[in-house]
Amino acid sequence: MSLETPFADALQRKIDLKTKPPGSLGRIEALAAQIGRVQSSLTPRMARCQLTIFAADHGIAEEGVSAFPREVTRQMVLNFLGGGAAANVFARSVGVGLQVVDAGIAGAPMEVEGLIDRRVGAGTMSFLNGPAMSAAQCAQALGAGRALGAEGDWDAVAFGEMGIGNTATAAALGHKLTGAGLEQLVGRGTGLDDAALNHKRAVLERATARTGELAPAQALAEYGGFEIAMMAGAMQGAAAAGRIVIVDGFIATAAALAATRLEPTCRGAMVFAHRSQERGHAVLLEALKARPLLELELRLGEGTGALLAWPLLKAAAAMLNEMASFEDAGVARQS
Ligand SMILES: O=C(O)c1ccc[n+]([C@@H]2O[C@H](COP(=O)([O-])O)[C@@H](O)[C@H]2O)c1
Ligand SMILES: Cc1cc2nc[nH]c2cc1C
Repeated sequence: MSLETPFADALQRKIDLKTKPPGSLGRIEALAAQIGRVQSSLTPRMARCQLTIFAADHGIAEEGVSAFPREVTRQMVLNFLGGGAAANVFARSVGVGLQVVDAGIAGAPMEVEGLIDRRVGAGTMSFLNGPAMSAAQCAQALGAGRALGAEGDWDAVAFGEMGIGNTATAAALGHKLTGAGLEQLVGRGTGLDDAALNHKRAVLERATARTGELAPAQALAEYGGFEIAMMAGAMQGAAAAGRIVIVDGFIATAAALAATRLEPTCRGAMVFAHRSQERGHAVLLEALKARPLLELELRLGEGTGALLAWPLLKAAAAMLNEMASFEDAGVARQS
């Protein structure tokens, strides 16, 4: 007897009746089944996708944990708005729209056309000696994200981020959420050398030692970032609205983990686009029992990996919708 629900069974039957040896489209078959389940449809639509990039700054960046200066967050936001970043180029090449959200960039509000203002503050506090944000700020970021995630009429939404220092944040958050050791989670981010990597690890050892075990919402407030919390909320909002959520790299996966720990049902909508080169991504993926689709040695963020996975989602839905069955095509089945 099948342990699947009747609907999941019907989806699987439809996939198995296509003109191919059963299982021969490998993970594209599982992807098609997931898309069908998320949309509760045997003929799901996978035509419209939008990327949202959440940008914010991190107090912990003051501790010398990134290879780049903090101003780069703001400068890259201007680059996104000007259309010149990798995310813009990939988005155009795969037919995906892109929007940029200020979740909490350091300094004064940017007041540039096209930037969506959901600022929770001018960057988080350093979490070395105290919490990154208050519980109220964390709830504000999650709530703003949930609303953004539920907007529009998308079949899938991709989420990316920009925030100098946020690999340190994601590592600390991942450590508190999974209990995995920092040595497995701390990586080179934008390109730290060995000495700087050791310093980053030492900073994070000190920062994470000041608290014990934390509930997910506490961990997010103590060690999170505004873009990470907002992205977690957006993942929850999009999942609740029946959309596929395409998760990008290390930082986006930390947000997905926080979202899932806070609201386990959102896990079913998530597609993990790629395994980043950042040390620690594999650990977070494992904690989510997630197998990413691609392995391209990316470590950029911005949603670049999520964009590259979008054509695979379209192909999976097209397989379900357009491929002939054995009966349609008059092809003999397995003897
Ligand atoms: O997505 C990833 O896996 C990823 C891995 C390493 C770095 N990044 C990007 O680089 C920035 C964070 O790096 P860092 O060294 O400043 O912590 C941030 O803007 C991320 O988008 C992103
Ligand atoms: C130039 C640059 C671009 C980025 N995009 C995402 N993170 C980034 C970090 C840097 C440093």
